[in-house]
Amino acid sequence: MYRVLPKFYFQYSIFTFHYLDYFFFATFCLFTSRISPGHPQLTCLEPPSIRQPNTFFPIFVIRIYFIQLLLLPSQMFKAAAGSPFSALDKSSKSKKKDQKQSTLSSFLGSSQKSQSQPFFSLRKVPALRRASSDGAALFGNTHRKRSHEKPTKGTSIQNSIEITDEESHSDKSEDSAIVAALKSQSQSTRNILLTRSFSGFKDGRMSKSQPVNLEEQERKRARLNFKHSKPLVHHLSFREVGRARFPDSGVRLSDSNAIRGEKRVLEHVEGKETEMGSSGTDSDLEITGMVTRSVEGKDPLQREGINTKSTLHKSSSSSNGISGISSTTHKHVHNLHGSSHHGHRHAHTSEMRDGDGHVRVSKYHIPSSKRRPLPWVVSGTLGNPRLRERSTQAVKRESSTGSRGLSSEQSEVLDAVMFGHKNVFFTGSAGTGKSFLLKTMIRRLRMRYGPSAIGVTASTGLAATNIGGTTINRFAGIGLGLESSIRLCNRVRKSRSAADRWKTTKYLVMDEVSMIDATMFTKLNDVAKMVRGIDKPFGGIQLIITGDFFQLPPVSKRSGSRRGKDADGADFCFNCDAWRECIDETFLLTKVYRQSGDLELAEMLDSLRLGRLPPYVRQKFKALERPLRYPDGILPTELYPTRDEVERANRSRLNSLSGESMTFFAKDSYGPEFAPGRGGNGKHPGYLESVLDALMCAKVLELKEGAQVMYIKNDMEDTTIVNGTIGKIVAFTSSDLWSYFCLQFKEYERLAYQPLLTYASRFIGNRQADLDHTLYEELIASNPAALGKVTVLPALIARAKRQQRRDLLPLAKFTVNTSEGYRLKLVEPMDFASESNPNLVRTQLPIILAWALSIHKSQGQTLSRVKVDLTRVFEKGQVYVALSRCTSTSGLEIVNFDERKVAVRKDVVRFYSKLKKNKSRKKEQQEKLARAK
Ligand SMILES: Nc1ncnc2c1ncn2[C@@H]1O[C@H](COP(=O)(O)OP(=O)(O)OP(=O)(O)O)[C@@H](O)[C@H]1O
Repeated sequence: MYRVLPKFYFQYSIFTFHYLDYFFFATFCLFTSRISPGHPQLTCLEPPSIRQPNTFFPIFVIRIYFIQLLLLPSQMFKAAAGSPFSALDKSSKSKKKDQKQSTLSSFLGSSQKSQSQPFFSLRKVPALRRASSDGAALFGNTHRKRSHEKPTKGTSIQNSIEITDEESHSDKSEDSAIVAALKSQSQSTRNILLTRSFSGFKDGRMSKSQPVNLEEQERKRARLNFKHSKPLVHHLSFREVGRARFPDSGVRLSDSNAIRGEKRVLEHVEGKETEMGSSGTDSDLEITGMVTRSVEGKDPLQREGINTKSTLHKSSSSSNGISGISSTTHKHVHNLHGSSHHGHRHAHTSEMRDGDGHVRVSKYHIPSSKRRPLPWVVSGTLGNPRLRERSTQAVKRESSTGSRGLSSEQSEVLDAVMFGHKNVFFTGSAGTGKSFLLKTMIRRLRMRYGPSAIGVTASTGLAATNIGGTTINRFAGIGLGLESSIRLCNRVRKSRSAADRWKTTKYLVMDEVSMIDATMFTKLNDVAKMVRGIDKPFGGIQLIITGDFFQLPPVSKRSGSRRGKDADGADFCFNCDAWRECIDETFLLTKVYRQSGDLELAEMLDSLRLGRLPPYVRQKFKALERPLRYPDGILPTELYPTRDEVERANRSRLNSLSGESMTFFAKDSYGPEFAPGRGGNGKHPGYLESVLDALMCAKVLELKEGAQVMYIKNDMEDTTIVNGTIGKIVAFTSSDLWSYFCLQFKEYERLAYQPLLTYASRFIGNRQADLDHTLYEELIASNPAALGKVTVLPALIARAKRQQRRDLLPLAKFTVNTSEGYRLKLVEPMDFASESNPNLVRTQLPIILAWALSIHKSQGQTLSRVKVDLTRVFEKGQVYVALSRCTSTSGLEIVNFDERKVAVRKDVVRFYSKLKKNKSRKKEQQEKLARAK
């Protein structure tokens, strides 16, 4: 009250004074019959031509009253602002301002602290949109005056920004950055503001012919009173990024599809984060800056300042004049706007150069209408914490493994693919990061050429999903590939999608190539040449092939086929002519990552791989035949050579669980070509069944609460739970009840309140079930958090009672890589199509029991606790694959280790010894060259 009353009193006096003023003035006019507008505000409203004394007086008085009424609020405000009591009013504001000033001072550096200039924050900044290539600040001309943005006094502001020292920003950090940017060039910004306000130049360009009277403008500026404020956030949507072209680096983004666009931009950023540093060109730095900045949609300094690690390495000079900001920011700003000494970095023109003038970014156009925030931010103060976390992890990893997160060996392969444009095959023992490197390459290639130019394939479905691809048979459109090359080619030509795939593919990735036989490889080469009509290896497609021939052999061998086997019984593709024709360079990776924490195990596995087991190594393996107990009660994954053993192990574990079991039967569907009488079923009894049985999903799936399961599908929308994610069944519930539960509880609350759902689910199809109070109390005791929202329980139970038992689905708690560590997911049926014939479909829950896995399914996985039963090993390479999944001996338990079952193929040994020799020869030559230099 003590603030408001004096203000009102003062305002009232002003009001009275004005009216007396006008009364005397009007009387004077009446008697003199001459009107001379005495109030400055009337100047523009009252043309001097109106000078008719007889009619003028009443009109004049009415007008004055009317105008006074209109102007009253702003006058009151002004009066209050100028009143001696306004200091009281502003006390809290000034506190804030002081606080802000101190923040800014620290932000701007100590040199700025002593200055007593007011600090400016930016209002109505949507008008500020871009910077010219020569660094002069330009302001957008599309900003329209809004009704609530009226100035109080006779200024005609059409398009303007305001700089004011008032407080009202919500995001202080952002504000600080903006202010700092403006501070560094406040003079020019002020000029622009004032020139725009009072000289009305066009297209937002500062009119150099207009003299700028700073003092006058400063005074007038103080009169402006914009209520509206917006922070300087330039959001660049994926569509806009899609238009950015980076010709010097070859990066071209052209996707305009909403969802895919976002994902791709994300990939670009990730890719750049890993690639930037080691290539060491400013071009990379430039592009990353652009993309990251675009994605983040945050103010420029923050966006660039928080940029990735390689920016840190490259930091050096500063030219933007902003002191106190890390050198990272400086360098980056400099690189983006080499010639600019201004802080605005939204490029409108078609050229932007780095500090050395190397990089040109063309057509970086940002239409204002499309500015909107992206839902995710890669780094910085805003944004998805998961991505931020990932980014931090990337930085950590980089510091230990090199600037791109890759070892020098891995980088060499990457360079051969990206810059050498060679068909490469890279190999190495298990855990040397072949798949890791492949994923990095895929990401970078997709970033450069778009997803459709990269064919991502593997020999098996599981290996393919591991790298986000498909099987080579499916990609090629050749089914099982049993026909001749010409027939297969005709088959491909008939399928438009398959033919298009072959034609649009620039790079073909093949993982786990050890399982592709020579015959298949030759056929693929022929089909590619014929379909593309180019007589070059694979019709000119660049090949990226990886795998380890010491691991599992081609499928043809396993299925008992006698086609094309060599004397040793295997049909490895490295033996065929097509291989020699296609592969330009072969790389051998030697650094093992998987067992990097247990070098002893890494050495043992090396001997095992080559089939050379000296007695001391044999003893070490024998010593691992002991039962392991884990204090946390989490059991190891069991690996068996055969499917029967896997099923048996899982069943016995399931039987040991108490509780009701639920059985889910798969639903199979066949295409019309398999209708009885049209071949298919009739010709091969049991053929369809056997094809579907080869799918990952089970025909009959029995589950219980507490069962350990593995998710076996990749969901495009949900990237936390992927193929291979392990979880536990916590309840059987209906999708209706689950949806209701999800409505009641937010994502982060669901884990804590899940017992309520489990409890309520007992009432599904069991209306007579009694409320078991002891069980309920146990539930609450075990999870006190549930007490808070226990009122939801009756509604859950009432809803559950309306559901049928046939609606029940498993609810699993999956172990995921987020801060919570777990995620609940209701597992719903999905379609599994056969690789050889997509019209053969089995619909089943995408989970399998996962206490035990077959060794074949485990290939490519990294596991921390493994129990391997080697009793029924039937294949060369199987022992090595099984034992090499584990990261350390402390988590490895072996059952029935038999050294006689450890065998390798001679041609594989020859192939690798040749590779090793070549590698050491190459190394010697490089060393000689280095010494000579
Ligand atoms: N450069 C790297 N930096 C950090 N970790 C890496 C790197 N390369 C590989 N790894 C890690 O090593 C482990 C094994 O990698 P990966 O699965 O790619 O090996 P692989 O050679 O494909 O194995 P396999 O032959 O058994 O399929 C993974 O956990 C992976 O994250």
